[in-house]
Amino acid sequence: MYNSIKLSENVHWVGVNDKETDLFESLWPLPEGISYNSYVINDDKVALIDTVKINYTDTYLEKVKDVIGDKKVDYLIINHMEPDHSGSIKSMREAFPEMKIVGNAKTMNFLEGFYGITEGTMVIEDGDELNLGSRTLKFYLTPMVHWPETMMTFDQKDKILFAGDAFGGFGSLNGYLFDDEVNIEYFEDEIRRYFSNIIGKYGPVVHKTISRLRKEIDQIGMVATTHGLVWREDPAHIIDEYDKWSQQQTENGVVVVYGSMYGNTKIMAETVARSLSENGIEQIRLFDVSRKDISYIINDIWKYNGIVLGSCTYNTEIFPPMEYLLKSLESRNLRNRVLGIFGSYSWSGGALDRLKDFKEKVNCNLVEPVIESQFAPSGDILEKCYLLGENVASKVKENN
Ligand SMILES: Cc1cc2nc3c(=O)[nH]c(=O)nc-3n(C[C@H](O)[C@H](O)[C@H](O)COP(=O)(O)O)c2cc1C
Repeated sequence: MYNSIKLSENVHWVGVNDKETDLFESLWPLPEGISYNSYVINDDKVALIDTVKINYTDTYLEKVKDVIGDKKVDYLIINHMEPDHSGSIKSMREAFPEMKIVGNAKTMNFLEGFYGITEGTMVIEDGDELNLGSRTLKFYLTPMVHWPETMMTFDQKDKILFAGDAFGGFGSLNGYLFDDEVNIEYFEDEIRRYFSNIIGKYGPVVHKTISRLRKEIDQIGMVATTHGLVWREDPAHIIDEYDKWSQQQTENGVVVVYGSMYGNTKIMAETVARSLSENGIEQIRLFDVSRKDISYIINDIWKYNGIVLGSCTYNTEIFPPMEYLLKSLESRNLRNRVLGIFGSYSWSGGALDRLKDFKEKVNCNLVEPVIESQFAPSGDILEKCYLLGENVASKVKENN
């Protein structure tokens, strides 16, 4: 007996929970695990939506069989080819040799490249439909949310949007599946951490896709993603949240991040943070860039409208962990933030130049003073740090 969960009379969740993988994409920590969601539509014809990571194929196949009994799978619909969802395709093909693998032209390229499969496929185009008996599925091609082949499948009978990675989040499913079974606030951070790190770079495409879905689909009754909760009580909530994040709409608050080896730059950052607090900022996040995983820093940067970055110089350049953060923010096209910067050095300098270069690459509003400290920060330098906190606070409060 394997626990599949019903979304409706004939639609079942047959996903799996992964509490073993430490780093998603070998990059992002998974302290709460992650789920790989797949769904079976058990109509006259049987359709699977996506599969699961290869490590879980056996459990997955048993779950599918448990739902469909002696029936065969007629269609495997591939919304996304990333291996955490496509990893079991080959095994499913072996178990159900007649099964048609359904995807768009780009999907087929990935299917051949990753798994050598070229036969038994069905290529669909944007807007195409597939009848399963009592229901018809409609396909929406959504390229670059967040891979070239990504698409979504809408069940027009039960009004379920199978959205691929869109609207997903980190965190495994601990007995619950639906948004109405949990306290959503608990999940928000892990969902935004997933969005900002995995999907955030493609924000404009996500926004365009959501606008299109809102225009073309009268009623989305449920959002069924490939990671995390299924949204049946309030599907609009996750769509609104994703839309907000995709446009980098933020709340009042400031994320202060410093890179420091011996504490001098840290004192500057703490002075800025104290000033922010004394000047009425209630949401302050202060991070040591060497010690806090970058995915959490990016998550908070996606939440708040202020950001202050300070770094020491290391071998004539900016401190390496800070460089990783700057590159990550540049590649996500960070914009619309109030920005403060400061650097420290002892002989050649280097950190502040890179922070100035960062300012040129992102569309943010630089707040004075820009501060550079040599050796240990003097009283004069710390006064400037306090002033920076004051000025950032007033701009942040102006913003919303
Ligand atoms: C390994 C190492 C390399 C450094 N490289 C440079 C450098 O190339 N140019 C420079 O001006 N200062 C350099 N510094 C000095 C630091 O940037 C400077 O002392 C800074 O104030 C240290 O800040 P912290 O106490 O926050 O770590 C280096 C320091 C260390 C320990």
